[in-house]
Amino acid sequence: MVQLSDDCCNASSSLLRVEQAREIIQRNFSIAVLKKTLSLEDTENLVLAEDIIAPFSLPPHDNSAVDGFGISYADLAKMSPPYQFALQGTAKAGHVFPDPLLPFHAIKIFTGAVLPSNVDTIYMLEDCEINGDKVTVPAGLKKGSNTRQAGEDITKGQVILHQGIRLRPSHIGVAASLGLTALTCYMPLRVTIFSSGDEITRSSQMSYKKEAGRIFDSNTPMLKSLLHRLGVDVTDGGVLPDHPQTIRYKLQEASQRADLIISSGGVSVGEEDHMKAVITEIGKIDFWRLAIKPGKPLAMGYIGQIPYVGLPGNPVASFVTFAVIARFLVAQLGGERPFNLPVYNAIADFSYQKKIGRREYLRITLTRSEGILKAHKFPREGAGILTSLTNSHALAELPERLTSLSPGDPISFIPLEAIYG
Ligand SMILES: Nc1nc2c(c(=O)[nH]1)N[C@H]1C(S)=C(S)[C@@H](COP(=O)(O)OP(=O)(O)OC[C@H]3O[C@@H](n4cnc5c(N)ncnc54)[C@H](O)[C@@H]3O)O[C@H]1N2
Ligand code: MOO
Repeated sequence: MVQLSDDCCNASSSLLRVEQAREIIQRNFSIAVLKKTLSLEDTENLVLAEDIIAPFSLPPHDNSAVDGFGISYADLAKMSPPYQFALQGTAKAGHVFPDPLLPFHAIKIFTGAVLPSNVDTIYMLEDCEINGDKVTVPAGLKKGSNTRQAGEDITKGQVILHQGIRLRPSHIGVAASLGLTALTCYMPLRVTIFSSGDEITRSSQMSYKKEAGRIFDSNTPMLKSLLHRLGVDVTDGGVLPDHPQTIRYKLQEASQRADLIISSGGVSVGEEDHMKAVITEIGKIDFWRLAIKPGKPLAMGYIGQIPYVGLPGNPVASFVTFAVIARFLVAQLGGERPFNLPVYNAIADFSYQKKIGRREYLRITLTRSEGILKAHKFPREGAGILTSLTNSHALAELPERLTSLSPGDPISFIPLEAIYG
């Protein structure tokens, strides 16, 4: 078992910066899933477990980019307008034209057809004039126009898909273009997710009148959905009650079939919490205080030998700590690397004051006017205001050193769609 934090990270007075937290994760956790070779069509959204080296170049031959007429550019220099050529034949895609181009001849050619030998320039069909068995081409094209060169996309021997990427439609297209029908991928990470707290219910019959103080569980359905989108094999562990024996039993049971256990709630006052006592008994738990808002408290540890992360209970804090920290752990365990969330820039249209030393994630919408992308802040910042996410496009990332923001200041943001994977 590894050391998850050093004294500095555990010290109650110091806050752990996002980069430090990610570094600890990268240092301490390694790939927890097996590899499997799967049919290409079954690999979408899985993480590639091998480098793919191009077995040949693409395109494999010089070919035409348009429907038109192919000529030898050298012939033009020996002619004067009108540039009229005798037609020699037709080169079709999927068939190799058998003969070399004759001097002062043109070959009718279709998009994708291999260039017959001596053909180096193609004129688009609609720019040419056809008279019986002759074709007149316009002046003004450069040598090589409308052709595609062998190897201009992929070079034989090149690493074309890298181990650790999550396979997107374009990657599957590239693999197919190289004739690959199977890829070796990491099997989906198995994650069991729990909510915790006596106020949390799943009961469809719950009535706010009769059961004052109770609320419906929003964290587990939301986190399950986030994990699904990342190709994770998620098991819903339900709600952990305030009952040590039940918590122990449920966590130990989950550790038999999961590669990672996530819970939400009960991390801010860990010292008096049942979770802390139980996990200390059956594994290890560290309480981190992150230098972010929302989402300061976070627990990291192991249940037996299985990695565990405890997210804060407030739904937006849960979402943000998932996006900026737990997402990195999921990537690390699932073999996805290097992993980074994309960060873009916009111009703030609002004022904001913040404390130095904490990175803040504000929920923003984005509009574009006169080519400028503007960020508008959701009016309320509370970590329990889940509709701040449904009404936003992105999380603005305000750096630790910033103390105030004015309209017109540059601002960085992570699109929610990128977090959704
Ligand atoms: N004395 C202190 N109190 C709090 C601190 C602190 O440092 N000292 N930190 C605050 C911050 S910041 C956060 S975030 C929360 C995190 O608390 P916990 O992780 O212990 O979460 P809970 O207390 O269990 O719940 C907080 C809040 O979220 C609601 N919740 C919890 N689980 C769910 C769920 N599955 N679905 C919907 N809502 C959920 C819960 O009802 C509470 O309202 O602590 C602050 N307090
Ligand atoms: O993690 Mo708490 O705000 O930061 O709700």
